[in-house]
Amino acid sequence: GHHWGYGKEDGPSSWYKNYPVAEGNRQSPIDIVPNEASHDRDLGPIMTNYDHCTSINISNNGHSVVVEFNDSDDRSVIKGGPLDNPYRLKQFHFHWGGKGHEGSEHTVSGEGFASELHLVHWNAVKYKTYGEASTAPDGLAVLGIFLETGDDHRWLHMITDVLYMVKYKGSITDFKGFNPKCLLPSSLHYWTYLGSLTTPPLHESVIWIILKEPIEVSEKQLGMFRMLLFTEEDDDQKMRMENNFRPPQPIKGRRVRSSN
Ligand SMILES: CCN[C@H]1CN(CCOC)S(=O)(=O)c2sc(S(N)(=O)=O)cc21
Ligand SMILES: [Zn+2]
Repeated sequence: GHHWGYGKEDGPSSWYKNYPVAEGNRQSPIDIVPNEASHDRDLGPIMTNYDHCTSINISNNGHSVVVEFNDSDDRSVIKGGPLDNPYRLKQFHFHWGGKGHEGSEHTVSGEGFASELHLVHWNAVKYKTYGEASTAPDGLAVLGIFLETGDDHRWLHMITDVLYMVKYKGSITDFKGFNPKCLLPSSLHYWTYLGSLTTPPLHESVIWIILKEPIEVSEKQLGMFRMLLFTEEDDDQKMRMENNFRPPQPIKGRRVRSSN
């Protein structure tokens, strides 16, 4: 595919050249304005059952750090809320900023957070493969969780402690038995809207579910993400992986609904 990144030349403002859908009608992320969100009484709670989830590995794909799951059956799904079917957990990854400034993709009333966790799920009821789902209008459901700096997150250590193993683009290591339930905040109240992938290929295939309550992580833990590199081991340029976030995109008349 085409090379893209988060730099001056290859960053979000240039993605439209190779991915014209970047200027589409349901692009993500967006700025969420809570008092403009419509409260939908028939929008039920979301349910996640990650108990039998099976993480497989953790890797650096040159854009983020990704934990992949075995999605060969319905052992780890998200359902309810705006979803007509259960959606299978495929991977989760993060977006974050540079030292001391914002790094989330979605913003709330113009405010960003230090980081944003994306748990990516796909509609295996309607679509045979992940690839097929990733291009369908109701193919993916991404659960977004804001990370704000504060106390140490006791479970995020399981991830930050192994990041040194995936410092370089293209590195991958075993990462079994991690249950992402430990990364969820106490409240599952959410906003939801129809959007897209926030990276190329920017497919308009995502039902976004953004939790209102952030989780707290320490500055030290966030700093561990920033020791990752965008570049490969044999690359003499050591480009620190940070600010790997797309800024908010035009809402284009879309409705954001609120659980309550
Ligand atoms: C670096 C590439 N990122 C993407 C890779 N995939 C798309 C292609 O797959 C067939 S994906 O579906 O895993 C997702 S979800 C996602 S976000 N930030 O919107 O949650 C980005 C991507
Ligand atoms: Zn993401």
